[in-house]
Amino acid sequence: MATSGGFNHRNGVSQRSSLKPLSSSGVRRSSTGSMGGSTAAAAKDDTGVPGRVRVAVRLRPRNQEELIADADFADCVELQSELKRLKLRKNNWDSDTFEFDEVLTEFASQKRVYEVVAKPVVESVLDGYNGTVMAYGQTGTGKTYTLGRLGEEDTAARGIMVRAMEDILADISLETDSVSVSYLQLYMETIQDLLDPANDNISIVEDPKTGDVSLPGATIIEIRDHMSFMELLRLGEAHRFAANTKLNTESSRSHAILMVNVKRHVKGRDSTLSNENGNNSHISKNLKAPLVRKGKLVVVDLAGSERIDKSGSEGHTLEEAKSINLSLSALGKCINALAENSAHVPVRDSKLTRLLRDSFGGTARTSLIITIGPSPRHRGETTSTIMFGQRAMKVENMLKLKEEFDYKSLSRRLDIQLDKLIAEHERQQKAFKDEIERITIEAQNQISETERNYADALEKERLKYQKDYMESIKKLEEQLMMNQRNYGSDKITNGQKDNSTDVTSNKENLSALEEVVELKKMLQKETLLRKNAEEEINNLKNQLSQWKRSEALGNSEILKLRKMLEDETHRKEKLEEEIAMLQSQLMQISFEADETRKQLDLSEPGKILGGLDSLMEQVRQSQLKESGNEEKSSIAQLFEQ
Ligand SMILES: Nc1ncnc2c1ncn2[C@@H]1O[C@H](COP(=O)(O)OP(=O)(O)OP(=O)(O)O)[C@@H](O)[C@H]1O
Repeated sequence: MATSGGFNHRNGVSQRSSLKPLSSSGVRRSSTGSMGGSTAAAAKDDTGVPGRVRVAVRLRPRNQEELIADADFADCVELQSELKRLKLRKNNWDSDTFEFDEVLTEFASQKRVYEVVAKPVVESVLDGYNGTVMAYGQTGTGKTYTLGRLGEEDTAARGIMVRAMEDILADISLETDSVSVSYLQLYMETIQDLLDPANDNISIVEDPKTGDVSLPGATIIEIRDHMSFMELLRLGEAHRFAANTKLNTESSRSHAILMVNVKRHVKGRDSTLSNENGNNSHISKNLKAPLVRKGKLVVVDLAGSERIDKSGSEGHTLEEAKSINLSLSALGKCINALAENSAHVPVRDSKLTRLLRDSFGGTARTSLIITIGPSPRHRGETTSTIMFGQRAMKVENMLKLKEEFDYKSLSRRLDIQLDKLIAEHERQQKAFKDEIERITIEAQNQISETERNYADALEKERLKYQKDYMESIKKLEEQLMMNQRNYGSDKITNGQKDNSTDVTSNKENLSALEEVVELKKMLQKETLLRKNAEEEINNLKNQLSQWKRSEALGNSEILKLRKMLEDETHRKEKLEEEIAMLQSQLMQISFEADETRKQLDLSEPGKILGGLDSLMEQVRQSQLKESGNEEKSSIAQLFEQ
């Protein structure tokens, strides 16, 4: 229900919309047989579209008890469904006639009831509007039957809740959209979580500017398939409190409220800013927030609307009945005030009216189904139900598209991109360091291997020449000794021997001389070999110094690369600072956008959205240009290295 501020648009005559189709998937499905309302399409302008509360009446067939007890009496109502009229019999010859948006006889199937009462609302929710489907009527007239039947044994018996979720799940894309559900009951002015009964004091939070009502304390379950939704409904039903009354042993004494939030991503409405290289992983890829539509479907199964005296309530049940009556009469008062365009709508009189503030006189598309029984014994309740429905038909809502930029998701996306970039940068940095280390180790290994080889070869050569030299010296010494010995003995025996022995001696001397010559030759050869070895050593020395030079060169190269790496790290830090600044600016703009939107919500919203968009765009463009160029050149340089 709208506060006085919310009434400004209500007075306009309900009109068929000249509205554009809003479904992201194209033109909205037709809603054949719907209760005469415009299809879910609505104008994008922020003032909203008039949308009167649609009211259908459904007659329950006679039950066993009525078949017997009322056997001799005619039904208290007569339905003319083609004319959408209901005749309420005053007596045998007189009746009052009422018109409704839809008149559903006792033979109307659950499918038809869903299609005319709820389907248009569900379609609006899928298009980004709030929607309400509510059942009002005396206990036992079929409210829960209409809304909450699970139809497990007979699918034709499925109620509005099950069918609505089937349509929602069939229409959304699980990749981009989401559906979440809360299930609550309002019992004696206390809101209890039907998905977590221990949570039984949930408070209502109202946004005074937008009129949005939320229950932050309630359990919210994300729905991804129909089975999980059925589980959830079963669980909720099991927890729903039911107290017996004299009228009906299975009477629901609480109001059950199912809230379905549908968040849809609007395709093609978030432009991307790619850099010139078309590098998709780049930070500047997506700086425009995605556009989302957030429709909320509220299905309300009210407690029975019978009078206290008739329900025969006593003690605690009397208190309970009073409390139910309080919320229902508060609802009735609000609807009266809205129907009469009253300046004051007593929304705050009960929790029920606070919860339904957006459904009557607010921004939601609302469909009310009033359920009645045929028995003439309950004519009073049936009359008051019909009057409630008639007044509700006069309530005019102003449907508003719940469309907004999803700055949270933009921020999440930027965070992910930033994380990816940082990880990529770190990976590259590590690969670079590893490569430098590998080259350094390889060079060091080569140097030490060459040094080892050189030292081995040197040692081998040294040992070989030392050995050869020692052997040659030894030979020479032996030869010299032998010669000296021969020469001495020659001198001693010289006098004793005759001239003939002189010849022999001369011969021996000759061979000794030859040997000396031979030895000299050997010495020369050895000297030559030694010279060669020294040359070899010199060669190896040269090679070693060359290796050392190239090692020094390599080291200076590594130093240069390290310096460049440091520069890159420095640039990366600068970039991260800029991105953080960019994010904070975005958040600031988001905040200001929200503020501005809220402040100017009722004035010139079309202009504001455009203004905000272009402001965002300017800030992004200028930020991106600077950071994008610098970043690109640094990344390119990094890849080059
Ligand atoms: N259209 C219908 N066709 C056949 N049976 C129906 C129909 N509507 C209601 N019933 C039956 O009437 C009984 C009462 O219905 P239901 O519990 O839905 O009433 P209710 O209005 O929700 O009552 P309460 O206010 O106590 O919750 C149930 O047994 C249900 O199966």
